[in-house]
Amino acid sequence: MALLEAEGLAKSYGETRVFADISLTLQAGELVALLGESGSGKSTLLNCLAGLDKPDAGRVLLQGQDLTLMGEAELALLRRERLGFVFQAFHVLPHLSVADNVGLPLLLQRRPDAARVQQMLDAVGLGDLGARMPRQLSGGQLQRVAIARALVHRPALVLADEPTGNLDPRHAEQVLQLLLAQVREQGSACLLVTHSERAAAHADRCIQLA
Ligand SMILES: Nc1ncnc2c1ncn2[C@@H]1O[C@H](COP(=O)(O)OP(=O)(O)OP(=O)(O)O)[C@@H](O)[C@H]1O
Repeated sequence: MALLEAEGLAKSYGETRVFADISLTLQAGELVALLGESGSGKSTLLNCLAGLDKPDAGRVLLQGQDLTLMGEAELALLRRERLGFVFQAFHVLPHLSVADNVGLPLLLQRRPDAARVQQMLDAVGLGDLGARMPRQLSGGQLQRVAIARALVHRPALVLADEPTGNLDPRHAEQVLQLLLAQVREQGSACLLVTHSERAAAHADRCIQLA
């Protein structure tokens, strides 16, 4: 069984069609790059795959379960346990420390794990900054907080919207290696939206959204 299987996805906003008849499959252990011009619908597709947005047609199977048939409560639980999402705008919570932001997915599952949080902070090069508040971080550091948070609970599926967009080459490489390690070692799958050829070169495959 594929880890993620999307079939015949279509989405419009009013009269404007964003995409129609999109199908894609991600196998466990795979990192796939999603490419496409600005406005081609990459973020919209990610939101549909995450169950954050409902497609107008088609279905999304995560480990065999159809997200498009689920109610909000069921979707929230599924996202909490099996999904890691790196948003373009980070969505780091301003009133929580860096470490508490990273640990949030574990806390929501009632399995807090300070050692795992520290391991993720170290992995993204923020090992000494756990006690800081988000406003005391740079944009690139915030992006790495978002990445650590998306991976801390070892999700089956990682959806990452331009996760290296604000990073210098060294930190971009660090983040890509982290995503690859997650995917390879834990048998998860990652769909990575990127404009960077460098990032796409790390992927097993590329999908182009026309
Ligand atoms: N809530 C919305 N209401 C109306 N139109 C929307 C909405 N969200 C997105 N769109 C439109 O859908 C299209 C696809 O947007 P989307 O954000 O998915 O593109 P993208 O490929 O991720 O772009 P970028 O690379 O710039 O982030 C755009 O034309 C956008 O204006």
